[in-house]
This record gives sequence, structure tokens and C-alpha cells, in this order.
Amino acid sequence: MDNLILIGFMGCGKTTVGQQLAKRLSYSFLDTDKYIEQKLGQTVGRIFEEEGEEFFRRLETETIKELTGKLNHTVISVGGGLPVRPGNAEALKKLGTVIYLEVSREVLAARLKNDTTRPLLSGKDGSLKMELLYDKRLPFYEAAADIKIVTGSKHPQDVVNNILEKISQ
Ligand SMILES: Nc1ncnc2c1ncn2[C@@H]1O[C@H](COP(=O)(O)OP(=O)(O)O)[C@@H](O)[C@H]1O
Ligand SMILES: O=C(O)C1=C[C@@H](OP(=O)(O)O)[C@@H](O)[C@H](O)C1
Ligand SMILES: [Mg+2]
Repeated sequence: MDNLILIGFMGCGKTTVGQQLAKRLSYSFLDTDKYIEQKLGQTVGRIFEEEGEEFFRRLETETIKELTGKLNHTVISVGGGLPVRPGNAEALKKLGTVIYLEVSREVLAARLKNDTTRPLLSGKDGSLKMELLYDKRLPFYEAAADIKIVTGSKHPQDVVNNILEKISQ
């Protein structure tokens, strides 16, 4: 199987680190947000706007089902909310080793303050929404993870090195 799955809060670096990790390992790379966007021909923002969050969550669950048993030597970066929905965390474990990229609220707030692509944080109360969601989700990430990487404000390549060290242990 040998798939690696990156989970964690929006902005923790799943997509950025995942791409670089895949390159280092000569693995394929798949991002569930991109997969869904390509399947529907619409951005995640547009899907939330037109169909609502619940519709997007169903697509995420469907995506894991579609991928199970089909991937090998692949780094999979998933959307930040995916491990929260009942059943998804268990399904991810069947897909490969689950790696949680932990990052503080402060680093995230700085990274995401001008972001316009994450519908759950849009609007004037973006930072408050982030704080509330962060606390709510933390236990789900902790429970879903096989491995936790404390990323702090490390450069993506250093996060990749940390992951490689941990999985070789
Ligand atoms: N380790 C890092 N250090 C600094 N900036 C980062 C790091 N990882 C990601 N970023 C930046 O933060 C933003 C969100 O990263 P992204 O990989 O899209 O996160 P995620 O997929 O977890 O939401 C991007 O602008 C990206 O360039
Ligand atoms: O945390 C979430 O609920 C979401 C995270 C996003 O992905 P990233 O974690 O890659 O930003 C994307 O799936 C969508 O905007 C919802
Ligand atoms: Mg991402």
C-alpha cells in the first residue's frame, strides 16, 4: 500500500508539503480538493456557494471510497474538514499512514489572513471562525493520526525532512 495521508487544519501546509514529499519519495501526489474540483469542474469556493457545505462533505466521503484500494505509493493531502466527518478517519487509516501536520493558531492566522479561497473562513469574522473551528477540530486530528509532526513555522522542506525521519523509524 505505502500511501501517506496528510491531515490538519486549513493552512497547515498539507498541499504544499504533500507535493514536495511526493517529489522526494518519487511518489504520486493527490489532493482531495483538486480531485473534487476536477471532477465537478468547479472550485471548492463555488461548490460551497452553490451547493452548500454538506454537499461538499458528501463529495469528500465519496472521494475516499473511490480511492480506496486504487492507490499505491501516493501522497494524499486531504481537505482540513475531511477527518471530522464520522467514518472518514477510519477510512483514511485503511488508505495508508495518516500524518497530522500540527501548527499553532497564531501561525495559521498570519498565513490565512488574506486568503480568499477557504469559504469557512471568509467574511469579517474570519479569525474568530478560525479559532472556534481550530478548537473543535483538534481532537479529531489527534485521534485520526498515526504520526504527528509539530511544524511550528518551519520551512516546508524541513517539514518534509521531519516526516521522512519519522516514517523511517
Ligand atoms: N511550512 C510553511 N511555511 C510557510 N508557509 C507555508 C508553509 N506551508 C504552507 N505555507 C503557505 O501557507 C498557505 C497554505 O498552505 P497549503 O499548503 O495550501 O495548506 P493546506 O493545504 O493545509 O490548507 C500557502 O500560501 C502556502 O504557501
Ligand atoms: O477545513 C475545511 O473544512 C476545508 C479545508 C479546505 O482545504 P485545505 O485544508 O487544504 O485548506 C477545503 O477542503 C475547504 O475549503 C474546506
Ligand atoms: Mg490544501
